[in-house]
Amino acid sequence: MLAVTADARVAVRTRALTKVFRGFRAVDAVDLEVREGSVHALVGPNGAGKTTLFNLLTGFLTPTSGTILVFDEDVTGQPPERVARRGVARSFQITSLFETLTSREHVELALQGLTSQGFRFWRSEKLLGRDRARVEDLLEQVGLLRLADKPVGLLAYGQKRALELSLVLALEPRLMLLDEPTAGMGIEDVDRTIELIRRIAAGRTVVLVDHNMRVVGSLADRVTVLQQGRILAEGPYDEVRNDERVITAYLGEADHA
Ligand SMILES: Nc1ncnc2c1ncn2[C@@H]1O[C@H](COP(=O)(O)OP(=O)(O)OP(=O)(O)O)[C@@H](O)[C@H]1O
Repeated sequence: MLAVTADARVAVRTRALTKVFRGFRAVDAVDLEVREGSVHALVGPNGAGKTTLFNLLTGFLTPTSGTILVFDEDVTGQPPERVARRGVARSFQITSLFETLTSREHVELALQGLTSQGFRFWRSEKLLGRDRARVEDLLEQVGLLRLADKPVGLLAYGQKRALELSLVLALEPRLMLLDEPTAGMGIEDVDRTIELIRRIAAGRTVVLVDHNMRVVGSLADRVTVLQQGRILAEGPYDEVRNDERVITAYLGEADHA
């Protein structure tokens, strides 16, 4: 995390961003500002519109109206691959790994996907050596180097989620969007993942959705609370969590659980 100053550059800015599904406003006139170098959390009760907002920011959904600027460039309506070229990478809520491939093979595939040629059959030894070092560096960063050659199906759940983070990192993103990176984890894995995200967030901007308030409180410089598609509150974690409206929104969710 970098120190965030008032004049920090803006990584993401949305204006009146709206997504309507058959008359239902899942994201409703959202003005979001994510400062460059910050970790910015999106929280809110189930169905608040967090994932829809993620999908809009990354081009997986087209907004009904409003605009999205990423690093000062208007990416509104652009497809995911164009948004990705602006240095944006995301993780998904659901794990999407191949059980029979190893971690090493996953990272190799992610790196190959980065080159314009896609898969390359003829490669110099020097290039192969450099790629191997990069693969191992990525696996080391997420603590999986010693398990590099194990089929993913044999890894523990927390290790699979760490591998997914390495696949996001392989894209060398300036902006990383992490959708519930600790979902389904036990306390130890959550703590490890907090440390991991802290490390990989250095020098980048991170937008994070997580229901675990310990994760949000440990990592986020700023928090935006969504409710019914709208921004309910925004600010540093300690301010937001004591906000009466936020407490009421969460209590309301507990009532309906
Ligand atoms: N493709 C879709 N078609 C119709 N409605 C949708 C679609 N995607 C999401 N919604 C609705 O939009 C609302 C917001 O959903 P979204 O998944 O963005 O919420 P969320 O805040 O991410 O929730 P959760 O915390 O449960 O993941 C929900 O009411 C959902 O049912």
